[in-house]
Amino acid sequence: MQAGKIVQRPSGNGTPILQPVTPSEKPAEGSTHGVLAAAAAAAAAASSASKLAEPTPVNPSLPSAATLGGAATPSGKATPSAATSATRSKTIVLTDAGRAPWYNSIGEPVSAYVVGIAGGSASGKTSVAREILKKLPNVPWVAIVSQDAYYKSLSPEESKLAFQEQYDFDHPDAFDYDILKRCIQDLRQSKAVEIPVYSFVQHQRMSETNYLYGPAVLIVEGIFVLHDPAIRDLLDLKVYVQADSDLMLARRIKRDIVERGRSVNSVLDQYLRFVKPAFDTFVSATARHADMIVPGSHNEVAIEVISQHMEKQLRNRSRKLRAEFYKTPATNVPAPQGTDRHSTSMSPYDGLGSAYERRTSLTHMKPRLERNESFGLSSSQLARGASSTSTADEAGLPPNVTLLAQTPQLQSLLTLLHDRSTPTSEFTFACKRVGTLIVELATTLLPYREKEVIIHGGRKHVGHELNIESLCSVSILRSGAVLEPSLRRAFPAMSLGSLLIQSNEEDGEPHLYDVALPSFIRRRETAEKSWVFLLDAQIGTGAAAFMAIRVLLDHSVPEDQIIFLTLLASSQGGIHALNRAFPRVRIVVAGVDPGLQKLRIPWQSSVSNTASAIKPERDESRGYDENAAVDEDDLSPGFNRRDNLHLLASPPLHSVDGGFAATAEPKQQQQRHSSLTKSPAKGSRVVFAITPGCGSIGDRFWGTGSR
Ligand SMILES: Nc1ncnc2c1ncn2[C@@H]1O[C@H](COP(=O)(O)OP(=O)(O)O)[C@@H](O)[C@H]1O
Ligand SMILES: O=c1ccn([C@@H]2O[C@H](COP(=O)(O)O)[C@@H](O)[C@H]2O)c(=O)[nH]1
Repeated sequence: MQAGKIVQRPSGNGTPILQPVTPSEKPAEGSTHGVLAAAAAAAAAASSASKLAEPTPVNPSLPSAATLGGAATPSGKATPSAATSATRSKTIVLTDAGRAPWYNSIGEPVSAYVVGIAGGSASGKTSVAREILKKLPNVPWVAIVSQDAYYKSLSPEESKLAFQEQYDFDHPDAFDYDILKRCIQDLRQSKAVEIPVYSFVQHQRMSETNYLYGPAVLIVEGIFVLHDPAIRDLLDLKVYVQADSDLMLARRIKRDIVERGRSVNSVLDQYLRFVKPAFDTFVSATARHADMIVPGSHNEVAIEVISQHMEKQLRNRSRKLRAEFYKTPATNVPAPQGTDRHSTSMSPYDGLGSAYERRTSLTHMKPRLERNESFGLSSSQLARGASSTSTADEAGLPPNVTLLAQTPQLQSLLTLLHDRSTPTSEFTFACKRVGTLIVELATTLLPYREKEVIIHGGRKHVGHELNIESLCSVSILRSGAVLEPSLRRAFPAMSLGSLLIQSNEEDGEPHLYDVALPSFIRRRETAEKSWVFLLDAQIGTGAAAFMAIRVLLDHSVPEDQIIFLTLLASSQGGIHALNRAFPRVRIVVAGVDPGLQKLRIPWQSSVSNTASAIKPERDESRGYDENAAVDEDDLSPGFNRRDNLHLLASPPLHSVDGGFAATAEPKQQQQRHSSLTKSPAKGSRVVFAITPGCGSIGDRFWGTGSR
């Protein structure tokens, strides 16, 4: 991306004007004039430092600055207030709305938008970053990462020098560009990362780190963000903040005394010895790499221009995947590429490859198998019962899907689920029984190893045991949680995670609102060795499943260690798109229904009366189905979403360094929310439903909705 080079300067009457600059033009060098006056003012400020409140976050939806970062033991020279704030991380995450799909229809991530903001110390980089963030009302997940977190670790000798203000923190070599580069690369590719926490009081990286996942926009700020060519290459937009040296010094004295536990003398010593020379030699020289030069004060117009540009870029990257999955006919699904169908002896792909190829070629020529009217299965499949091994193939499902043997016992339970007159208690009971069958089958897909035990009589016996380091479940909230009781019976101590994914009212696209994963999934080294049971009640268009799988892959859970457990799938739906994108994810499903229907429902209707208010939308390729019931995922209440969040999981939508905290929705966020939810077709919204389907399984399970 090439943004026009723009510099903002005050015009004669003080009004900022925008004018182009040539790449070679350097920002005006700041003078040291006024330094002493500033120092005097700072000394006065220092005396009242303890009375100063924490800086107010620019965006009221941001966490208070004091809540950011980890606490570290302050050094002796810090005042109590300075000590606390000096350890604060400048890493900020804003998550007040759902994240739209950040990947394409074959599951590959689309790059996050990365902005680099460089400039002298106290020029206003962080403030500019926060102002940009504030101006992006339609960009839900934005993170600011400070380069300070990537100072090199100091040896004991260097640390001693640092405490005597004899260590040069302003030389380009003071930073570890490699780990900063890896972090930006990972966040660009939507991977979860751990951000180091730096203490300006201890002049040291702390042992704790901050988990960060999912920003659609990443702002990296720091004095040398534009210094390293490899880092510059990762930036979509390069900004340099320019301020006069005396202004920077005055701000720095004030800030370092209040926030970084410093005295006036120590700030001045360091400034004259290192900060100013390094600024003049190295930092200011990086301005030539910037796409935009922004003044360090009175910069509202420049910030407006940057945020508008970013919004445009982000609009160009947005995806409409649910409609795409819905349109993809099942028979057009190519055989999955790169699927190692014989990778392990326990692989569910074993023996399925040829059957799949047979099906995909046959379905082009032949009409579908005669189906049981309700469940999309042939009478021969029903009769074959427990001996059936290839029902998934015959039911029109791809090879990574294992369909439970369609025994009369299972059929009777599925009939209870399909029957809209089934009372809640029986529905819940049947769900749990089917869930148990699904969990037991899914468990056979895990790897086992031989285990020798001594049996009665003292003889040795070789049996089996699970051969995995860690296993957890992740429910797609809220309907995925209907499978948790069944899972608990088999694995009472299992860690349960969740992903809150809701359909957007306007276009039915899934949006990610909350990520609550077990700690061993949040850490890459352990995630790589973990297995995950991903739970959802149904797979219709597959859009929510798609998003959830992408989240796990972004956390480095290997694709073939994800097993998706679900009660019902549409054989026409996104199950094929899922297979195409993620052929190694195994899907275990109890029942399969033939249809998938696009519907329009009144968008102000509550969950409890939505199903009865459904009107099928005319769809050229598939026609009407008056009996269509709404897929649980898609029934996620639009207008009532926030009410339901309170019922369900975290009533979020506020993340502090990866930890999610419940907050009341600030006014500004409400405005954001309403700007996000304006519907083109006022009064109704589009949903996709499995037909004939079981209705809203979550609502029926918990007795909160209609049948
Ligand atoms: N436009 C501005 N107007 C007034 N004060 C500002 C402005 N930008 C920054 N400041 C103040 O200057 C100090 C340093 O700003 P900061 O954004 O932290 O600088 P940097 O990140 O470049 O070190 C802070 O105390 C901040 O409140
Ligand atoms: O331990 C440390 C590390 C850094 N510094 C000074 O911080 C600034 C960079 O941070 P900004 O937020 O961009 O101002 C740099 O000039 C270092 O001199 C420090 O004092 N102690």
